[in-house]
Amino acid sequence: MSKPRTLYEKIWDAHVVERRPDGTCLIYIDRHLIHEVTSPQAFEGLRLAGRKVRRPDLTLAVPDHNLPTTPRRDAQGQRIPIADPQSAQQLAALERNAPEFGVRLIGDADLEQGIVHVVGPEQGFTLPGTTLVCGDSHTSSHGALGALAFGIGTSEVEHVLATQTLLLKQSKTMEVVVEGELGFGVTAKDVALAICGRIGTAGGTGYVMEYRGSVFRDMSIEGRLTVANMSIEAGARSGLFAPDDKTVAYLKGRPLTPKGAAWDAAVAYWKTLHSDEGATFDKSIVIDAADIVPNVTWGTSPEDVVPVTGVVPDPASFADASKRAAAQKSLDYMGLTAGQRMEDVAVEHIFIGSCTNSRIEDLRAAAALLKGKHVASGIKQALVVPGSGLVKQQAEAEGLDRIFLAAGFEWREPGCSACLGMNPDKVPAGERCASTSNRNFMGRQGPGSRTHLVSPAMAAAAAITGHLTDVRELLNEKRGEVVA
Ligand SMILES: CC(C)[C@H](C(=O)O)[C@@H](O)C(=O)O
Ligand code: SF4
Repeated sequence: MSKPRTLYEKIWDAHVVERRPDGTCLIYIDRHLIHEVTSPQAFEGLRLAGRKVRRPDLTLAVPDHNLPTTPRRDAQGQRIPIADPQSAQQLAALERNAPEFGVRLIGDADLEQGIVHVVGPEQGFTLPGTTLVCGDSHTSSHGALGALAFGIGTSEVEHVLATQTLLLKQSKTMEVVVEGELGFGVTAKDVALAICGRIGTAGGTGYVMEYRGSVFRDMSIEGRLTVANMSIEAGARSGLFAPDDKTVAYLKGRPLTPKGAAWDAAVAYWKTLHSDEGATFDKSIVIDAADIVPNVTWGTSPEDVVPVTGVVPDPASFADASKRAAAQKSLDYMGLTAGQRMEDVAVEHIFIGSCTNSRIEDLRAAAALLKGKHVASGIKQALVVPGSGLVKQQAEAEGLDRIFLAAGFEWREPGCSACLGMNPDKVPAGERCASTSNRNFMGRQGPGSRTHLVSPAMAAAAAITGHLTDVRELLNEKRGEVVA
């Protein structure tokens, strides 16, 4: 009998091209996603070296970060110019490089366009057991489908374009086990935030995580995408879910999945992709589902998590001196005081979107609360930005756009939007946003912006009340309305 292996070890072993004496391995890369921010220099490097893209058929280009989320074409179908010169340049570079190197480009006005991490799974480009890379830290998202997926830097993007391989050191393995059942009003995002809060942003450094236990088995693929997305916020290289029947059902019939006999063979292979009985992990984190509640962040790191029913922590309560200093700095930046109730924190902006939470289930969860309601008077801007044109189309077919618009939200074109200040969607300095994205760093949503990370339902709840709100109260009210 061969040694029991974890899922990570199985995928790793299947992709080793060469093992070097110092332990580094040359790894074959099955899939490469590229966007406009981290690819221009990589293509330029190829051009200067007179090299080609080795496997253009395994490479897919989609612009997402720099695009405005307002309409991109006028009534005549002409492009509406992008005001920011750098954004316009990066988009133009992608539009020039992709055809020149024979790479398929999903254009800025195509129905399939969206955030690269929403598009990959949706198109069936992301497949279980593959190695998938992108010049983007949230590439970990694709682990939801059982792909070993991670972000790479621009020089590595060039290396993968040229060779379809990467030199890597094997990571350590960590299992994150959540057993039990999630409570009323608790979502995948709350689980992801709970993990960040529990292990901290450095807790996963050097590890690839595997999400195990009943909560993750019961979780939808969309929920798994949210959790895998935030693996990187817990410091991990990547996060994996073993593919199961849900994964197969999710992928079946998608445009880029294998078809016919190749599909059957693929599914048979995917069934072998799980950690073996008796496989050991270098580290194990166990969380009881019953301990997870609707969460919010109070600070400027994704590990700064408290229950929405909690209070802003006192910096003095941190044992570590550097954490104490960081907490005080965060509170100053965030304009909060120790002991303040999170539910008393008023917000002026709501952002529902990003590769963490912009899929159809996310929009449904928010719309369910917003139906028949209106954003509070103190809300200056509320944005819903679907993760892709296909998500947008599906939402419109379900009438969700009308619910959002009637509630006072803006219904936008797909892209990264207010997740980060690389496009016109920004939160002004000193103003506060309840955001479904994954990073609350200083200046993340624009210089001086203040971000509170929440689930889509919690963002909707904050929109209705104008302050951070325990979504369970509104859900209970809704239950009452249904009964009455
Ligand atoms: C711009 C890009 C390189 C960056 C990343 O790597 O993640 C962005 O997507 C982010 O979320 O901060
Ligand atoms: S949505 Fe945000 S986190 Fe995701 S790729 Fe875009 S900028 Fe990065």
